[in-house]
Amino acid sequence: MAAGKDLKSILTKLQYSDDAKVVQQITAQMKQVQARMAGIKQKLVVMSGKGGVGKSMTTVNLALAFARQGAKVGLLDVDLNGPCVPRMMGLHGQSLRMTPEGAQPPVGPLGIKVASMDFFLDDASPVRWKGPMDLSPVWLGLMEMNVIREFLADVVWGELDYLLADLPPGAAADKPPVIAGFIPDLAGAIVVTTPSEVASDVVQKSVTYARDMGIRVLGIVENMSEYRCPSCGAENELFEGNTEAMCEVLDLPLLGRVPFDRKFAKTFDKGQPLLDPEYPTIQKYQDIVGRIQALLDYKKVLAEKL
Ligand SMILES: Nc1ncnc2c1ncn2[C@@H]1O[C@H](COP(=O)(O)OP(=O)(O)OP(=O)(O)O)[C@@H](O)[C@H]1O
Repeated sequence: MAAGKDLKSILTKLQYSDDAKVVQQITAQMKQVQARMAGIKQKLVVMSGKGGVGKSMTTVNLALAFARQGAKVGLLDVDLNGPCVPRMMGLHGQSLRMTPEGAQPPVGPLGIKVASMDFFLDDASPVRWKGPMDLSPVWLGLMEMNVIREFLADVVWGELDYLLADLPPGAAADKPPVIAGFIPDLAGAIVVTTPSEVASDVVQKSVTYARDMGIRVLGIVENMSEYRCPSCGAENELFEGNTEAMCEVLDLPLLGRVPFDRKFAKTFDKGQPLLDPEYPTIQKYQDIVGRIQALLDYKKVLAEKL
């Protein structure tokens, strides 16, 4: 992919002619991804069961919270059909810089490096399969996985304390964990949900799939817990749903609760990320990051003792 930066040039490189070639190609891609990510201390993925629960909003704000603590941070947006991290970070329209060493990500607020599938998509048109429709799901799945691996194999991150990856929503609950599996030495996964989603079993399925794949789920972030009134700052309940009970069943910590905050939607959706460290909703993300760090440190201490 280093030679070209458009989706078509990635696709023409992919071969499906025989099994041996496919395995060879995947092994080479995975080795390359490992080399590219060797300078990253902690790699985290952010997943959700359904779409639209605020997974990207959470990923972006966790990245900003880590960076606010002085960490070197990278943000990876791995969604072919709805990449929105660049827009939220005020980087829409920017691109990876192609160099002989690989693709260099642009730098956003607080020095965060951002790599997104959005940088390969020309306009708002979705990625479509133009062959027989009955083959569409199979081919799209195959193509998506391969494009993502190829993309990961080319981005130059350099030295980072944290990389946060925003995974596509789990239309099939196994998709995010499979993509998470492309990232070597993953420190853990954070699952985002809303109280209204808790009633469905989509979140539980995603957690189970992730665990089956050996991914350590660090905890749950409940988004849109309450509604924060923009004029008086009062917080009121928005949906019914018991995230705490679900966390207990899944034996996971509730990392934090974030209110629905209109100021957040207005600023981030317009590409003007809110950065005020004193702002109450931003402080909620700082607390969540503190809990994630404690969990990661605990894991390190345990590993050192064993
Ligand atoms: N806490 C919040 N307060 C206000 N608006 C929010 C909050 N969280 C998310 N939103 C808004 O909800 C919409 C969906 O959020 P987001 O894109 O983060 O969801 P998502 O789970 O990543 O969706 P998908 O997986 O489908 O890409 C956006 O317009 C976003 O600004």
